[in-house]
Amino acid sequence: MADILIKNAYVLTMDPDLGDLKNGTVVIENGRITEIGKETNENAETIIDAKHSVVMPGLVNTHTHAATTLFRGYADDMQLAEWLERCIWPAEAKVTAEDIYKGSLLACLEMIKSGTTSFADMYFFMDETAKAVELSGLRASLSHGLTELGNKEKGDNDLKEGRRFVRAWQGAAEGRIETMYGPHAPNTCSEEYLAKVREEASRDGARIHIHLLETEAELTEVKEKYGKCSVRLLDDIGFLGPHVLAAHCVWVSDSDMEILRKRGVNISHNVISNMKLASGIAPVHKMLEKGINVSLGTDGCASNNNLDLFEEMKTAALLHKVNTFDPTVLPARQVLEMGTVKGAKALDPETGMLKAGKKADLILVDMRKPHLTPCFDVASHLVYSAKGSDVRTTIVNGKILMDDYKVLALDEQKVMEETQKAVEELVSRVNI
Ligand SMILES: CSC[C@H]1O[C@@H](n2cnc3c(O)ncnc32)[C@H](O)[C@@H]1O
Ligand SMILES: [Zn+2]
Repeated sequence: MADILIKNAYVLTMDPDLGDLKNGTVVIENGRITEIGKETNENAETIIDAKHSVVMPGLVNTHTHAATTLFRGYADDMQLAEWLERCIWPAEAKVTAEDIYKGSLLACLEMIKSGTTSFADMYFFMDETAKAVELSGLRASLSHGLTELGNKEKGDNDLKEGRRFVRAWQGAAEGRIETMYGPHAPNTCSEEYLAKVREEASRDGARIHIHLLETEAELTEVKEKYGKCSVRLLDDIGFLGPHVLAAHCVWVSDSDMEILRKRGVNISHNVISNMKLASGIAPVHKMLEKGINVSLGTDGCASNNNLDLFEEMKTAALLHKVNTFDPTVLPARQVLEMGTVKGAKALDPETGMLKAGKKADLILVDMRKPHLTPCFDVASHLVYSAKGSDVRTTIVNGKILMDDYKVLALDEQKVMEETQKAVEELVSRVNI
């Protein structure tokens, strides 16, 4: 007998061969999708009647700093450098491992509730984030952030911790955790340091998560220091490849895009964070046209201020239209691909699509809502009208994490209360 049978659903498979299925069924066994189609004779331990719901692949958040839920709304309306140096970094210096656990758990709760089934994270005290991921049931690609900032000792210590973390957690939580190396950015890590990270990562068979050309300031600083921009710098040291996940890429030139395409680098577009910090507008439509894999990320709650990928999809679709004066740019289906299949290509290609054999990471979106009525086109609704709060059921690795709006793995009230308490204590230490 199968574990889960979902029936009577509108199934948005994101599989180009299968397309959408009206009145479709999805069968799940041992963490994988075993059958998908119109009808099935299968019986199952759990049967979900998905009438009035859309079943789709879970959303993939390819760049965040989960524990920064602690700083949601703490420092708004500032430039990136000032925001980091005056507010975020001093506050982060006072944060404890326990705070990170609570902040990460809150992030996991928020993601489960808004339909995100996997995410890529870069932060510190990452054992705590890994423990939160393990408990919550989500899937994640985690990295300890590595920052040198002209301090060799700090760089070496960070790398040592990054290496320990990569080796300690790779494949943990029934294979739901992947570990990565996380050099912060080309303007906070030196060329030699980045080369060392590249070497360590390939030795461990680990992938790399990095911020890249988020601001014009990075472009200028790196050009002044090395006589070339960040992308060329990374390429010259053999850093780039399909194992690299680069967040932002706002200030990339045409020739940078050519390098990123040639090397098969995965890009995470963080449209709301880029808008909020006024970093600029990434040339997403050009990257997509070139065939570069561009997915979506929220960045941390300190610069977003939430983890709702439905908001991210809508904002991306709208911003690139007005920026190009072309309403045909980034249509709904393409944006859904960025939020699912393309994100999965960056983190785990065995997810992101509803197809027999894929890992069972999927969500049910409740379409019985005033703002989703009437429904001419499901894809349009998911991008332009739906919200994270319309997600009623979230399944990861074949396990139900939220069942009809009820989160099973976590005690919602307790997670919120404990984070609130931790932040109140943190405030008294930092003088926020
Ligand atoms: C070394 S851990 C990650 C580090 O990055 C900071 N951070 C959060 N958001 C951004 C962003 O948009 N650009 C650059 N750095 C960012 C985070 O607070 C940690 O200090
Ligand atoms: Zn970031």
